[in-house]
Amino acid sequence: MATPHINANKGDFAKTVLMPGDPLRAKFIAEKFLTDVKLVTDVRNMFGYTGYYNGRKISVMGSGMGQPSIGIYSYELFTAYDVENIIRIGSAGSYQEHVDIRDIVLVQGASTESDFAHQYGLPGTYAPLASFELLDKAYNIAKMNGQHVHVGNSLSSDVFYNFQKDSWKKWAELGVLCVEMEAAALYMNAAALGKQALAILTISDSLVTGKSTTAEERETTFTQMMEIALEFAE
Ligand SMILES: O=P(O)(O)O[C@H]1O[C@H](CO)[C@@H](O)[C@H]1O
Ligand SMILES: O=c1cc[nH]c(=O)[nH]1
Repeated sequence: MATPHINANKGDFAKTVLMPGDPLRAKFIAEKFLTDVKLVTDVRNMFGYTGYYNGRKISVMGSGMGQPSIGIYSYELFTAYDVENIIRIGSAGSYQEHVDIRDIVLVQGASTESDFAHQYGLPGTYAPLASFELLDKAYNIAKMNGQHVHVGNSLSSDVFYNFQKDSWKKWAELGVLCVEMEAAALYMNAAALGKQALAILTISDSLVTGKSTTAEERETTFTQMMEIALEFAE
């Protein structure tokens, strides 16, 4: 049964869905890493694929940019397609000198200035967290692969071009490692629905040093992030 934003049939998705922001990145991953691949949804060109990695089933689908977008897709995958785990794989900007370009960040906590949590009517501030089970497994895989990995707090921002140029430094003072735009909403949907989520990020640029990766480098480091994420195939 289709949802407003996904035209797949029940059973078309694996238990675990990898979610890059870019639907063309989802297509690239499916074509490069998976076998027996099937396009299962294409509403709004937000492509979703299911295939096999080393004989184990896994899906990959774009989330779009920003918390409202991943909020919609992750909600529909969790509630209508029996998806249990969503692993966001994306790029991020570093807020710390020791978090260099090409490093991997596993998002343990997702701070945000978004109002996504307003819907829960909480009498305080919610702390969106990764699934410890997914985080623990991802960390061990990254270490085993000899990858340069950090674990900690990340900012899920609603603003890519911030009018206040130095506002990121306030988050940096509190130890926040980097910025991206989706993890907090994903973590909140997972928590509210009793599901599991993790964001695995590759640092594409640094707000501290001004360094950025080339397109070619992004391709290589992206592969390293995928080596972790694909191990979650069931
Ligand atoms: O690389 P992706 O997954 O798209 O993630 C990052 O890149 C986009 C901004 O350019 C935002 O979606 C941000 O979270
Ligand atoms: O600076 C950056 C880099 C990637 N993604 C973001 O949201 N910000």
